[in-house]
Parts: sequence; structure tokens; C-alpha cells
Amino acid sequence: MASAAFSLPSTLPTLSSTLSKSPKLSLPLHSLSVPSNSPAFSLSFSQIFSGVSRFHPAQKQLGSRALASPTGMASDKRVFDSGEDLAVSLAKYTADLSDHFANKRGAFTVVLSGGSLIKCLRKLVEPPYVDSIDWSKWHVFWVDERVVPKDHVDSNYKLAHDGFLSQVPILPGHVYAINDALSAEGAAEDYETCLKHLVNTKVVDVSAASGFPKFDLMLLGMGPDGHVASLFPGHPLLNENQKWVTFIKDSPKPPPERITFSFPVINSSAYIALVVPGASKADAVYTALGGGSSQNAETLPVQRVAPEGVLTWFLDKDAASKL
Ligand SMILES: O=C(O)[C@H](O)[C@@H](O)[C@H](O)[C@H](O)COP(=O)(O)O
Repeated sequence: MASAAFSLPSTLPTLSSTLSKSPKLSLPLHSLSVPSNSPAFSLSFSQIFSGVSRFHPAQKQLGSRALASPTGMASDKRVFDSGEDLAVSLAKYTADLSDHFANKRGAFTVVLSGGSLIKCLRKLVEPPYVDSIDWSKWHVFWVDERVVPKDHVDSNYKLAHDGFLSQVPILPGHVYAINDALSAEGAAEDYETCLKHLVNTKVVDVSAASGFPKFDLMLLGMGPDGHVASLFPGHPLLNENQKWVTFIKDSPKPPPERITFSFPVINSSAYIALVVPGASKADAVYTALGGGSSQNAETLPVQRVAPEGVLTWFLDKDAASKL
């Protein structure tokens, strides 16, 4: 993808500034609220999507099978023989969910990670999706963010802006970046406060089961150590069960200061895609999906990903090489 020359606007939107300008959605409230027992949520992944038959013909899918999650909810694993095939499938999956939630609730709340995920979304900025998706319904969040200025090379906002958001017509007021003028603690509190406002105004759904925000689609990457978001192996933040958004100042992956959604928020999602390419992830993938952990081994953070809704793994053949 040729990346257009990009200069960051002098005034970058923050979650707080966005909210102060963003009007409430004008749709009736009932059309925005999707109860957890609605038909859409009781359908299995294969009922909503027709699986392999809906894959792009050019896509070489090596395998897809249903897995049992710790919650008993079926999850799905897709393995592709190239990053290109993975990107094609991920674009179709995301576009289908965008249509689904835009029709059902008049909004589509999407949560991004940093890292290689953004490159994996590259097909969304190309035809047919760049033209067919109703981008005006998208509301974009980050599952974690590094506490750096938004024009810093380590910023997940900048990564997503440069590689994705600047190339599609998502409304600037629907992009919820952190307030980078605050400390890690302050930015986490600010993000949580603003999420509460978005739940109250029905932009973000809420889980009837957990009371935590229920995002429509969470797109997660995974590190070689099995971390997701900024929830790292052995860290006390793994057990955070009150806060929606918390902070870390000793991240083993640089930079050290970050904010992150907690597991209860991650696991209240309607859909989670775990997008995991690369050989460096093969051991953690095997531990999570292949029964690779011994009795004494510590549970990897990724093994705690068990959404209320549907979990789908998008793996390339290198990440799946030990399965
Ligand atoms: O900001 C971050 O660091 C992330 O959100 C992090 O959780 C990332 O998703 C994984 O580390 C995978 O990153 P890669 O896909 O680049 O390996």
C-alpha cells in the first residue's frame, strides 16, 4: 500500500475533546441497544457467516475449525498460508461485522491494538471495502496505548492514523484517542470516564451479564510471550476486575508507560479477532490452542481471552507451525 504523505494535524483529537464536540447519535435509543439475548447474539459464528464458502476464491485457507473456549463458547481458528490471504479474510470478516452492527444498532464500535495488526487491516483501505463500508457508523478505540505524544513514533494512534484511519472516511469525532497531555494514571482515568459517557449515550453497548462496556469488535494482537493489550505475563494487572481502563509503568515491552483495557472489558466484547502472524508467536499459539502448557506452567494472558461473544483466531502458517 502506498502510504500517502501524512502530516499530523496541529490539533489532534483526544477522547475528551472529541466527546465535547460529538453530538449524541440521532437514532432512537432502542435501535442502538442490542440486548445480549437478541437473535444476533445467540447465533453462532457459522450461522452469521457461512464460513469457508464466503471466503474470497483467491484465498488459500489452510484450515478452520471450531474450538472450545473456557466459557464453553465456540471459537474459530483460521490458518492462512500467507499474510496476504490473512489480510483478505480479516477485511471481509470486519466488513461483514460492520454491516451487521451498522444495521442493528446504527453504530459499529471497533477497538484496535498496536503492532502488526494495522498492517493486517490493509485490505480495508482498498476496493471494494473502502467504498462499500459505511465508515460514518464506525467508532474507533484502542485496547491499549503508549503514553507518548500522538505524533511520536511509538504512538498506537499515529500507527493507526498513518496506516489506516487517514485513508478511510471515518468521522474525526468518532476516533477516540487518549489525552496525551496527562500522566499514565490520568490518561487511564480520563479514557474510562469518557467510555462511561459513551455507554450512557448508547454509542458503546453494555454487557447485561458483566456491566462492563461491550464493544462490537475487538481486534487484538498477541506478543511472543502471550501478552495481549498491555496485559503481560505475571503482572498484577492481569487480575484487575474493577477498572475498565488501567495503566502500567513497567511494561516489559517498550515504551514502559501505557494504558490498557482490563480483561473484564476485553471479555465483554461481542466479537474478538486475535490476529497473530509470524513464527515468533508459534510457541504461545501452541500453548493457547494446542494444549502446549504443562501443569506447572503459568497461564498466558492470551489464554484469559474468553469473550461473551465469539473469538476468532487469524493465524498465518508460521504462527500455526507447532499446532
Ligand atoms: O501497543 C502494543 O504494544 C500492543 O497493542 C500489543 O498488545 C501488540 O498488539 C502485541 O505486542 C503484538 O504486537 P505485534 O503484532 O507487533 O507482534
